[in-house]
Amino acid sequence: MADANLAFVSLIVLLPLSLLVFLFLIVRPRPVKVPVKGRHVFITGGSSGIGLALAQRAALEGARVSILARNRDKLDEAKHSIRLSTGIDVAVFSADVRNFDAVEKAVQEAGPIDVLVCNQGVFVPQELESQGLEEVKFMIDVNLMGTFHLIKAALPGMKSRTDCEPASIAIMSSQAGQVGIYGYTAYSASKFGLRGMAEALQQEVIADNIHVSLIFPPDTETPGLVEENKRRPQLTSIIAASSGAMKADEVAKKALNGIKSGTFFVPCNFEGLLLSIATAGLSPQRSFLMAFVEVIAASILRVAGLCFQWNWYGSIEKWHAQKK
Ligand SMILES: NC(=O)C1=CN([C@@H]2O[C@H](COP(=O)(O)OP(=O)(O)OC[C@H]3O[C@@H](n4cnc5c(N)ncnc54)[C@H](OP(=O)(O)O)[C@@H]3O)[C@@H](O)[C@H]2O)C=CC1
Ligand SMILES: CCCCCCCCCCCCCCCC(=O)[C@@H](N)CO
Repeated sequence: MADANLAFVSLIVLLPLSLLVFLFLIVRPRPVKVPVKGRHVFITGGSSGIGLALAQRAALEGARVSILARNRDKLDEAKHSIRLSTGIDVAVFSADVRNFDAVEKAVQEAGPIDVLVCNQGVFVPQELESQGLEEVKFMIDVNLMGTFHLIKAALPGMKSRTDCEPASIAIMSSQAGQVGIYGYTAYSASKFGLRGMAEALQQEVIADNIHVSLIFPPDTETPGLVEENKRRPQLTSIIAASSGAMKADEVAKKALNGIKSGTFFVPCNFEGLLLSIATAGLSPQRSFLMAFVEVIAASILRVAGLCFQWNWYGSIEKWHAQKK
């Protein structure tokens, strides 16, 4: 009897406890806090949607904010609306992220960056078979190459900052950058690409006290989504609805908290949290508690993931059957 009790206690209590202690000792990189107050936060795509909401929040938290986008009028409008709601002035830069020289010029004019938020993004969903290659290239160029341009341009200044405080490079991905979704062949490819970039980059810049965050929003109510909805395949909407929709400001809040706490994977809603745990793979994890949850939940979330695939392939089958 006593033996059985002992075996029970060691299984239920000691095993998880030793796993916790083990994870506490080994998780790398170590946890970090990235302050934004009084620091220079540079946000691309800051004239609309999630980027605009982020600029507003960063300004309210006392950051010096710069925003970059292409359209001058939209930038001025954003500057005006941020001044109206917060009383604070942000600096605006007009450039296309596809043009490295223009990006470099804007970054130099703006001055050394503490928190770089690569948020610009374009999304034109369509079946690959009917989508033109110029649209495929457009998404890869703006979402993936544009982010390379920004980081290449900002890194020298970020590395030579003098305040010794932790700095951050935050990259706006999407839940469609964690799982492939119908209609998003090019978009998902551009966003999955950002993950590989972010994982490799974190190893490269850790010695410079620069911390990478990858943000994974679900559908978010923005001017971009309104445009997207005009031509979204029905199946894209059905599958994306598995994760519901958020308001831009809610996503901005999650994103800013993730950046400030140095979190590598930043999910934005409950489904996103499950998705991040299910797709953790070999990504860095700073929190030993989250690492513990990842280890314990891995197999059951694989089952949940397979159930989602069952449901999605069911919708696809039904849609084809109706078409006939
Ligand atoms: N809304 C959603 O459902 C979701 C969005 N995301 C991601 O969040 C990010 C922001 O999305 P959202 O707020 O909806 O987008 P919006 O379309 O509302 O805004 C996009 C912003 O990016 C700027 N931008 C676009 N192309 C370029 C370019 N070539 N160079 C510089 N700036 C550019 C736009 O300004 P301008 O056109 O003047 O250049 C604008 O400021 C994107 O990366 C998107 O992929 C992720 C998941 C869901
Ligand atoms: C194992 C547990 C799984 C949990 C649920 C998974 C649900 C996945 C849904 C993915 C939705 C993707 C929306 C992309 C939105 C976007 O990026 C566009 N609007 C363009 O901006």
